[in-house]
Amino acid sequence: MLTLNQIYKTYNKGSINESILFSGFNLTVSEGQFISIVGSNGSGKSSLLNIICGSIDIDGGKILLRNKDITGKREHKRSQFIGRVFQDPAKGTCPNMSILENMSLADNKGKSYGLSAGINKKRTDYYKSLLEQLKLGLEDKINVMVGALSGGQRQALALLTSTMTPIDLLILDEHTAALDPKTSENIMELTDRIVKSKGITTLMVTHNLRFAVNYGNRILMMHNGEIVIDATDTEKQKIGINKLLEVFNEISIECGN
Ligand SMILES: Nc1ncnc2c1ncn2[C@@H]1O[C@H](COP(=O)(O)OP(=O)(O)OP(=O)(O)O)[C@@H](O)[C@H]1O
Repeated sequence: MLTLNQIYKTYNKGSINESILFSGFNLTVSEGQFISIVGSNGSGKSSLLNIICGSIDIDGGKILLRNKDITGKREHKRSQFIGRVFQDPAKGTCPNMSILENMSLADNKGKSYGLSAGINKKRTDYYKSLLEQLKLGLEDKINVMVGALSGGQRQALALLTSTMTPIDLLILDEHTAALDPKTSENIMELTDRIVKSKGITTLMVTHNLRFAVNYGNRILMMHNGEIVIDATDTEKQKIGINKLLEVFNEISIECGN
């Protein structure tokens, strides 16, 4: 459903700081796959997500999503069918708007009319029913400004808003990394529930090897712009955290981390 074909990306081309990251990078993702992506610092994980979302340009190659060539599509166009949750809880939602307004905005994504158009009683009840599923009591705070919520509550809301309209792909960019261990665990469980219940094809970058092994049905380990481990669900259970950690340590030492 997602194909990255012969991707080339060099940062600061032609300058003294030129850095070649991807040289003919390929990746094929099947419908419904939930992929964990791990790797050393600077291995290209964020760049890969940015390339898929259109946040950075590529020098060569093609990106196909559901057999459509999206290579030339701008980021805001792709955001209509690619949901994204960032590491920073402040990024995925609007702090100066209420929970209700944030949900209405997400609900009307890509539509031309204003955000208040969709907020009637029936829609509000629907948003409340979605919030109830988070089990955080946010359904009783719909008029609270999102900036006043905790990081975990904001990430839960970001997960909800990014998946409330039909999307082709969900991108999770270290979305639990800024949270305390317990909240991060809760958000990971919530993520798993949402992804499984909707069957959304998902790419999750994480530094948490346990999450990478325990969640999702495929794991990729990246190093220097290449995939060094690509394991399916059963393979990754066999490999286990210890082996992954061993490989991870080897590549991290190699790049001086
Ligand atoms: N905007 C940029 N300009 C120049 N170089 C960049 C830029 N963004 C990333 N890079 C370089 O590309 C390489 C890959 O970076 P990237 O952020 O994609 O890695 P990462 O695997 O996400 O790392 P981390 O785990 O530290 O977040 C690094 O060498 C980085 O310095």
